[in-house]
Amino acid sequence: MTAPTADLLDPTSSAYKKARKRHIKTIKNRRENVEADWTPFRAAEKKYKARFPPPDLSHVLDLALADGSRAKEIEMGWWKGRVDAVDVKEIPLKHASGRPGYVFPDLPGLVLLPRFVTDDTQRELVRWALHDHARPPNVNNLDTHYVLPPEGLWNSYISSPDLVIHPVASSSGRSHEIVVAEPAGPRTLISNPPASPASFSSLASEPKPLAAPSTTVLPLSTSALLPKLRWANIGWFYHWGTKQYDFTRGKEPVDPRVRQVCQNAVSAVPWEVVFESDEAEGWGEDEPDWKRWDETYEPDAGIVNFYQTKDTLMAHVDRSEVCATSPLVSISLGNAAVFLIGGLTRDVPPVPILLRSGDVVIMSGPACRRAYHGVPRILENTLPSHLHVTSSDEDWTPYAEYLKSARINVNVRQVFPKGFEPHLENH
Ligand SMILES: O=C(O)CCC(=O)C(=O)O
Ligand SMILES: [Fe+2]
Repeated sequence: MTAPTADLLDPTSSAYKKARKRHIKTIKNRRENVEADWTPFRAAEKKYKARFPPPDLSHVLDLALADGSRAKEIEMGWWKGRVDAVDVKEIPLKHASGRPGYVFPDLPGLVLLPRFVTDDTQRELVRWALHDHARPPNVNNLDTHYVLPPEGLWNSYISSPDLVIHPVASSSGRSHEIVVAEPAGPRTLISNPPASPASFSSLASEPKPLAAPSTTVLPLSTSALLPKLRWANIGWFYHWGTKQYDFTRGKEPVDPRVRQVCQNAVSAVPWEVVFESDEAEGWGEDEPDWKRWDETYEPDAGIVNFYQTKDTLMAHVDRSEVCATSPLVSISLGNAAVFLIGGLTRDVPPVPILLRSGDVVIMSGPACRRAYHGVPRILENTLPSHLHVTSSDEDWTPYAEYLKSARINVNVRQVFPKGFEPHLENH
């Protein structure tokens, strides 16, 4: 359990003293000058990951501070950035909420929609993620290693928190078919060739062997396993070994509730304003495709990320989608996080953005869709009150309990142009 932030900020507390001791020990063991080898992205990750001293968020953009209705939420958990930390431009949205969106002159195609998702829809999406989505036929990170119940880990946990779930490796002979190991823990940095219409068929026919189950994981109760749920696939199946989609497995439908939020977000943005000063480089041969997103945007893949407060997501580029410019819509739920987004290499210093529950980030266009980004920090104790336990809705209680130490990110992409179906020989 992490010590509460308030304690860590108090030099007389035992939590502070313990963290300081641990910090001094880490520093002592560090090779001299190691920091000189860090790319600007790595340096920023280290800064925001640090448990001691707790990171200073005065350079982190926090647009909730521009919204009076979020004052209570901001006071929660001590963490707060600054409304003017980064150069942003406010843009009007085409929808009725009255809230603005924001664009970043230094990163065309990045759009931030603070509190775009209503409190009710946030709760609905949390229920969807845990109750409806993280179960077969969708794949999650634990499937390779554990024999999960058919009703999904969440539903099994609700009915039987003490039920023991067994590892795959000890319970079947599946392992002889298996060649490539999938990381059991956090996502790793495998560099993959970017997908494109030209490389699509060769990447699609590359073998996608099943991952090997861990031989060291132990049987665990559903309640002990739940915090280890890290991701669940949406739509086309993503193959972690090759970092490519496995189109031979077909695709699951994108849930209508998720699709609707994404469609609403994309159609609320005045794209001509977002890309007005863009040099139109990297859009391909035809006219920039943002001009037709109203008709052509159709999400067909993605991932739900489940983070515990200690989890991070390393710098990466999402480049497996054939559509390399189409909007990627990223919805934040639960505790807040520091999100870093830089440029085409890790040498571009990233912009730090504080994402709170209900915020939507859109990454679109050739520069932003291929930009390095990551999540070095989940900010503990930042759960807004509309996600707390409430006596008026008892069904919500287990979700609220789960969220106390979690953040959920629904990350939705478009792999193919609308209506395109890949025709594969081995399909
Ligand atoms: O959690 C987030 O905000 C970002 C997740 C992400 O970048 C991804 O799933 O590729
Ligand atoms: Fe990503």
